[in-house]
Amino acid sequence: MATDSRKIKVAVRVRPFNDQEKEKNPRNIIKVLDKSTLMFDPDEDEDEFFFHGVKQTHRDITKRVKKKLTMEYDDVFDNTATNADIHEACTKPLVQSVMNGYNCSVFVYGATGAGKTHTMLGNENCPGITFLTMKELFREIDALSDVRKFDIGISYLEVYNELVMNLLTKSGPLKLREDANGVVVSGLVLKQIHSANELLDLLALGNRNRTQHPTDANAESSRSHAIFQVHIRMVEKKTGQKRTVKLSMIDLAGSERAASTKGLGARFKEGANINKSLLALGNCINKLADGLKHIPYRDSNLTRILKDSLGGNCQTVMIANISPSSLTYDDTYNTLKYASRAKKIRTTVRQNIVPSNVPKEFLVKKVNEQAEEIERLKAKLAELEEHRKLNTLTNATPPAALDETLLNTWTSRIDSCYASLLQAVQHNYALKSKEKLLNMRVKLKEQAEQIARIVTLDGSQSSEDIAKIEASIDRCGKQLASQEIDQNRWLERLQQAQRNRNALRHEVLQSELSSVLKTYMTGKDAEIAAAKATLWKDHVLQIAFTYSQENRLWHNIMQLSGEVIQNNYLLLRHLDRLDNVVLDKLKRLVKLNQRQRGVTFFDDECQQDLRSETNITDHSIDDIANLSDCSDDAVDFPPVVAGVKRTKINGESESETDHETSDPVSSKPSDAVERNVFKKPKTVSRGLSFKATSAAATRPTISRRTPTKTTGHGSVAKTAVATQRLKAPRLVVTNMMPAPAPAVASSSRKLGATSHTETGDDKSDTSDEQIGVGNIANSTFDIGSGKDDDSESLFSNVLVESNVDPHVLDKVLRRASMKGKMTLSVHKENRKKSPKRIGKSPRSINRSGSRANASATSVINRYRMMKGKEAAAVASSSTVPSTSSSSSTMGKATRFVNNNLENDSDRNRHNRLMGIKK
Ligand SMILES: Nc1ncnc2c1ncn2[C@@H]1O[C@H](COP(=O)(O)OP(=O)(O)OP(=O)(O)O)[C@@H](O)[C@H]1O
Repeated sequence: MATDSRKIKVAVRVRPFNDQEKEKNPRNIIKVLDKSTLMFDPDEDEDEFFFHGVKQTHRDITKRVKKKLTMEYDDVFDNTATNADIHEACTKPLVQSVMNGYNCSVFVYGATGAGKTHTMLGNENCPGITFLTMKELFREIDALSDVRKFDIGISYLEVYNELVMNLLTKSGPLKLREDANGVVVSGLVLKQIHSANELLDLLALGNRNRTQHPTDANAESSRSHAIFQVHIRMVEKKTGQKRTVKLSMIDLAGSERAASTKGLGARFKEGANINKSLLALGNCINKLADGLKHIPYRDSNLTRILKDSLGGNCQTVMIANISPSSLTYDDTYNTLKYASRAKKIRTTVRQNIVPSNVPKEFLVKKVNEQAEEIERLKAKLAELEEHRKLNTLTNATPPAALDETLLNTWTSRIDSCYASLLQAVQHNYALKSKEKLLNMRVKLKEQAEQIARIVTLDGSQSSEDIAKIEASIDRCGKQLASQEIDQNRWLERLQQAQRNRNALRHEVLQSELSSVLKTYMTGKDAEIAAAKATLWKDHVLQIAFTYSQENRLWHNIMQLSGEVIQNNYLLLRHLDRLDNVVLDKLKRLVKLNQRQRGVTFFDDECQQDLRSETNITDHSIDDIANLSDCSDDAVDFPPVVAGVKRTKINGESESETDHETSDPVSSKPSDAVERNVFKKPKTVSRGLSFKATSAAATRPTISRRTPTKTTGHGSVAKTAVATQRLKAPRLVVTNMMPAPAPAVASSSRKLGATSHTETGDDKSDTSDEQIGVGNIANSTFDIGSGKDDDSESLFSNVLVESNVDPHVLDKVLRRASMKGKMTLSVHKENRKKSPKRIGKSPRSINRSGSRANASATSVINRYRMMKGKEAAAVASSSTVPSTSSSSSTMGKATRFVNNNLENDSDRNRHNRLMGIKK
């Protein structure tokens, strides 16, 4: 930073005589010798001295000797000088110094009326140096505006009676304080300006606010020190270098002697304070001139404010205004002496460049970082350029940048749409599942009702059971009706959700993110499909469980029916009352049972006969299991189970695939009838039934078979085949009801041992197992062909002797009317292996149900026939003791019957049923 030690520039301006002075014809005490020199109190012009009319050669001794002091200053302006001349010589150079960053001060000094204000402010015809300097300043600012940025603020203060006032706001007094930057006026706010005119307006405003009072010397005497300051902040646009400078224009109050003003009272006090501050100023100037270190700036507020201008970092110009009149001889002399003293003051000036406090290391680091950033950006640019070229070569459309916000908006919409769809799907499936399960229960109950109507003895028991079944069916119907509103509501919501999804899909295809969103929606579709699959699986499991319970019930009915049938067969044969019709039915029953045994697949050819014979189909099961007909939503997704026929709500049949559409089976008229079976009934239809068709041949189905009995020579080959088929896990149904009384079993063994040795013990053992054990393999319907010794017959393992056990008969009747309580249990070793079989059991149930119908009808017919014969036999042999070992067949039968009765109650009931009278 450049520093320079310079003296204060002192200029003396001599004003012309004013009118008042001219009237008094004073002597001119100032003689301007040249531009920098004047002579104070020069000799007067050589006026000739005459004494008594004679010119004298010696001076008039009555007159004072002239000082004829020659004084030299930086600039001396005579009375012809104008303000412009003053500006050009004194302040214009200061403007350049200001622009170079130096603080500058101009203050005018002089006695009252010496022309200070005239020099500083001037008038309209002759603007003062302040105006001219400011104009020059703004001219320089405009010239440098391309390279620098300027901020300009001004302040205008006055020190009156030692009080600092703000002339621009007419406020104060303000306090002075000192900091590192020098003396600061507390609370002073700079007024920012942008042009010279603004500055002059503010200057005029301040002047109007300045304290002025007329004195003898000056009608408009300024009675205060006025300090006009321009604060300029300059910023180099290229380098960012900052400079703050201050230009001070100070118009001091008159430095006249108090006596000369002839002031009194307030004016005297003004004068005293003015002189005090000027005295302090004089002292400071003297000490500064003498080079003393301690300068008494604090003696007055004026010197405090001018401290920087006098002895600090400032280029200062002092313009001493003097009057040439001898009337102000002393004031002029004092002014000149002050000016001469001020000339000796040296100030040290330096450029006010704001130093940068940023460490060099920081700057180096910053530069390095920026260099690295430039390199990184260059590499990135090159990479992008390479991409662009590559895309141009491959004609590939550059992938659109993913707009995260847009993507999130889309995914939120899709999520919301699919959440609604999933909810609707779940409700629809649940309601549809419930509807179908209820319909299934209704059908099962109606089958039970049919059996109950058939299997009855006197009708009273049956009507009570039928009423219960009908009540249960009615409850199911009410449940179906009650959920109809819910189903319709959720169906509408499902359809709306599907429409929304389709509309959204269309929007997605039109969007700029279509490729991403299509994939996203496909995933959502898969979620819906998975949810449907889960719902469908749960539905099928419920069906399977219901059928498994039904199946177990029928097995028990069949078990007891088999025992009754066999006993009745033996009895009829014993009575020789068998006819061909009954025998054919029994044989058919046996044949049906044989087909049931073992495990076989649906496409097994041996099943074809059975299928055609029983007219059984799984088509009705398919309809029950199928849930996809609750909406047309399946159009958008692949079918969950191949081959599952879907039924629309409006009743139109629709296949999942084209292949299925061409399926002639599905287009059968009977299909529509069958679908109607599962529609919600307004009132429960009594005509519901498992209608059998021959469809569903395309789906492999596992049916359950039990092993063929191994007794009898002719069954060895069949046993081998059956054993091979039994590699699959077996489901063993156990009747948890109490086993028949041991007495019955023992009597059977006894009967076999005593009456039919050809049957062997194994047959008796088998007979033992048949009773009380629910293994369907053991609950046989093997009935002899009518020839006991026919070992080649399929019916070789016939129990020749038997009777009609009232226990067994009663159980058949009860269980057929749905009174029996059954429990399903699966052997541990089969639990993990056989669950799938549970779901496939309904076919077996249908078959067993048909057989049960046949057997029950046969039992009843045989019973009624037997009752008539027994009545006749009893009547003819009434004299034969019941305990005798008569050789007659009838007597044997009667004895066996009675021997099997445990107590009187049973015996009486048996006799009543058999028509035997005591
Ligand atoms: N150089 C000049 N040329 C013509 N007239 C002048 C000049 N200097 C001063 N005058 C006139 O003299 C009178 C007094 O001048 P001015 O008011 O400037 O004195 P001053 O020093 O400011 O007095 P005070 O200290 O009392 O304010 C004014 O009328 C002014 O016009």
